[in-house]
Amino acid sequence: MLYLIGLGLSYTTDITVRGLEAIKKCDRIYLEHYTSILMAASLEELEQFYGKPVTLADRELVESGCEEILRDADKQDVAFLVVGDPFGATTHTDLVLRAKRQGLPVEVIHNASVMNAVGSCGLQLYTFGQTVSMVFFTDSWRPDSWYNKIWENRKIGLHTLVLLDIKVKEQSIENMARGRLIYEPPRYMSISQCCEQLLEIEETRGTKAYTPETPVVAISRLGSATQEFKSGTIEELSRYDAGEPLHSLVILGRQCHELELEYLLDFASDREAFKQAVIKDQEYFKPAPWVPPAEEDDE
Ligand SMILES: C[S@@+](CC[C@H](N)C(=O)[O-])C[C@H]1O[C@@H](n2cnc3c(N)ncnc32)[C@H](O)[C@@H]1O
Repeated sequence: MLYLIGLGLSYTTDITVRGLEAIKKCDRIYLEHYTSILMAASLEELEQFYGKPVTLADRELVESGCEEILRDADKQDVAFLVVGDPFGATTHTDLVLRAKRQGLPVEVIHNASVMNAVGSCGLQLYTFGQTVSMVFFTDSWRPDSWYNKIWENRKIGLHTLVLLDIKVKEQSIENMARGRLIYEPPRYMSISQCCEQLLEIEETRGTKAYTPETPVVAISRLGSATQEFKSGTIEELSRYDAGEPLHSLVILGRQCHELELEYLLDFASDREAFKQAVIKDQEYFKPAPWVPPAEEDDE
């Protein structure tokens, strides 16, 4: 059996009882190690908690070498551990499809994900639109396909969850060119960098999917002991130091209910200024008021 097991957001003990029971009977255990990190636990602590060795699975192993993960999963039990929920990242459906095509039995054991725990910032999960990913810009690569998705969400009043890039086990261009297996230290995008990239692309596009005054909420280390929220405008949060990773950002949509606003005000440095920014932003993309059709004149 191939088990895909969600580890939850932060602690070793965030795993579900069913997930832990499955791990206990597994012959091999892999920990997916490139889409997220378990903030409050090291690999050694996990191994100690499970009483079993755990192999770190980087992108290369999961995407190109997944046959190793799937090996003998018809005769043995193999666990593939994912921080958050196994389907909280787009990548793991591929592993399940491959296993199914090979006739291997698969069981998924879910857990909390950033995709639902984000609700603890006070915004209703029901009024979120498409989630987008913000990648690190380089001198020659500044992808902005997320911009249209934010625009689409905001046009119909929905909030946008922005997930921020993580670079683990990346090679520099020089080391790659020289075939040297030397890896750069891990990098995690910060709230301020994400806001700077948002502002840069809005300035280039100029089509006002959002503005520097658009209200946003920074979400840091969700589910950990140091979890933090900060509400402000994009411009303000481009100067905000959110501390240790992991970070995510929510861009507000027009459909911000008064209870949502009340919750967010507690996270603002200047409550009144944030309230005014939300009120002003609600005018963006506001549909024209409904006008009743003119009555037909029977005579
Ligand atoms: C590709 S997603 C993987 C999501 C994970 N599988 C899950 O279900 O939660 C990784 C990104 O989600 C966001 N993220 C994940 N966990 C987070 C947390 N605890 N606090 C804030 N952001 C988080 C960060 O932006 C991170 O770079």
